[in-house]
Amino acid sequence: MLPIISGEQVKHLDQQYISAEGISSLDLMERAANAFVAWFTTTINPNIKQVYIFAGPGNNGGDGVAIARLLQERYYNVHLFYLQEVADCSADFKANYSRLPDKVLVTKFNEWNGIIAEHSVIIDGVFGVGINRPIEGVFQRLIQILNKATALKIAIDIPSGLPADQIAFGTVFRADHTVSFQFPKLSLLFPEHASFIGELHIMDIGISEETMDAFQVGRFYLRAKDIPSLHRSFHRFSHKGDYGKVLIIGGAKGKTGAINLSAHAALRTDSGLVHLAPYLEDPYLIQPIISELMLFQDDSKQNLNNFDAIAIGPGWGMGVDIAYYQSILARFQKPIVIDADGLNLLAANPDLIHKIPKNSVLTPHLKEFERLVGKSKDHLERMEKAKNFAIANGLILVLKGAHTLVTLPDGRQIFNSSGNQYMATAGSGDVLTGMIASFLGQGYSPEHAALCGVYHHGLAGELASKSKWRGMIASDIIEAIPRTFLELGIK
Ligand SMILES: NC(=O)C1=CN([C@@H]2O[C@H](COP(=O)(O)OP(=O)(O)OC[C@H]3O[C@@H](n4cnc5c(N)ncnc54)[C@H](OP(=O)(O)O)[C@@H]3O)[C@@H](O)[C@H]2O)[C@@H](O)CC1
Ligand SMILES: Nc1ncnc2c1ncn2[C@@H]1O[C@H](COP(=O)(O)OP(=O)(O)O)[C@@H](O)[C@H]1O
Ligand SMILES: [K+]
Repeated sequence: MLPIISGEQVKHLDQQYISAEGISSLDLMERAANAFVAWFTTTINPNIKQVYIFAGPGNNGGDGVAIARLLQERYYNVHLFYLQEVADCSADFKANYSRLPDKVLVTKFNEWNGIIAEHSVIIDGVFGVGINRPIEGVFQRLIQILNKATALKIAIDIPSGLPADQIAFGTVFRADHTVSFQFPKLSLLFPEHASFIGELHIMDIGISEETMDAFQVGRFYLRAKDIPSLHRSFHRFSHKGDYGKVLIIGGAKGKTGAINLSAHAALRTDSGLVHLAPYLEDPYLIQPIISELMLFQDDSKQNLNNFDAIAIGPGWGMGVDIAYYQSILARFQKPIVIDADGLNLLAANPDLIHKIPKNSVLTPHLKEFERLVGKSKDHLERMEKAKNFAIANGLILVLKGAHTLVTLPDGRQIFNSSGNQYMATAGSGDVLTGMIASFLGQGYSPEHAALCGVYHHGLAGELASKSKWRGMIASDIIEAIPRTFLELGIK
């Protein structure tokens, strides 16, 4: 998994990598600029009239100057603005400045008339991870002007003004796209910053995970390439039993749809056998959504140990008898998945938390998490609370949202990269619950079940949204689950 190192560590990363690989910092800047231009030329409408690039005094500005040259070489009309006397800029900025072709129009910012032509693009290379104080004066004026412009706005590495690891303070560039190098800076993953970042793109510039691992940050970014090695392999002689027997408990009157979604998702994730236990006097009154599902009448005395995995909570309601909840925890000693009202009931009965089998997977969204541990002033504090909760209780916490955060009982925190906004639809969390339970039932470790569940779920959302777009519903995510295995090359 890709480590997410701090802005401060980036400087050392450069030095470490540069000395280990025998390349110069200028070479690394050239790679970054090339990666940006490769993204730009394949993503941005080529019919733009003008590219405006704004370059600050440090290496983020240096990237901007290198990008100006590379775009001009690809026949774009480029107008570069610099903010500080070139003599006072970083060494790599100066080196790139001296390589600028004549065809790039260059203007000092305070001599600019402030006009931005229609159908143009703004590239922000004012500050990167080296920002160390709030933006003022000429820099603030510039960002304010750019934020008012209607042109498409792209940030190099990080929107200027956004600190790499903290919550934003003061003026920040509002990008439509952020093209970040090598790994996402931590602050690019915070919900508070959505309106500054726009769409996030991570471009590899060839620094190895081993080089980054040396920093031991304990925070990681989960990508497609991490997933295949987490999967179990099955063979031609595998039988239904190998794929696991899963039970989904929840679904009070009027809310049985939730367990149906979880159970259907578990089947599509390859579970061998899936049972539903609705919280109804007579569970046989409901009809499972698909005929492959089976009903199970649970009471506090049934033996649950025939199941390989259990998930509790979707649609359960708050009227559940706590003695029954306790009986589930007493009758099944393997890690379980707890979602929705299973979590809300824990928040209302905190003593139950100590009875949950270790390494169980809890999947709260932000509100459910708040009910469990109280309010957080921002995502940084929330991350800290997630870490404390997971360590103190020996549980895996899947904090759902954009860039779902998985916190392991040893405190490691992993941000998911898959998924999109179209997944914010009723029942998509129930789908995730069923997927994680399915992997658990197939014999995956709880850690691998949580990571595979989260990644495949996000990817299924991406695939389904290609045809359903804003109209996507949770069942579409379920139908796309099989394609996620194909996409990732998993047999
Ligand atoms: N590592 C990598 O993977 C790669 C990194 N690369 C790139 O390097 C970027 C980091 O560059 P960086 O370290 O030079 O910092 P950067 O953000 O340009 O700013 C520092 C300058 O700004 C100044 N300054 C700060 N705050 C200020 C304020 N509020 N108001 C005014 N001035 C302020 C500060 O001045 P000082 O504090 O000395 O007064 C200094 O001059 C990184 O984001 C990426 O784009 C790629 O090229 C290659 C691969
Ligand atoms: N903007 C987003 N980007 C990526 N994933 C998202 C986004 N919004 C929601 N999701 C995912 O959709 C699911 C929603 O779950 P949840 O809030 O429990 O919904 P519900 O209760 O309706 O099932 C979570 O897995 C979450 O990570
Ligand atoms: K920037």
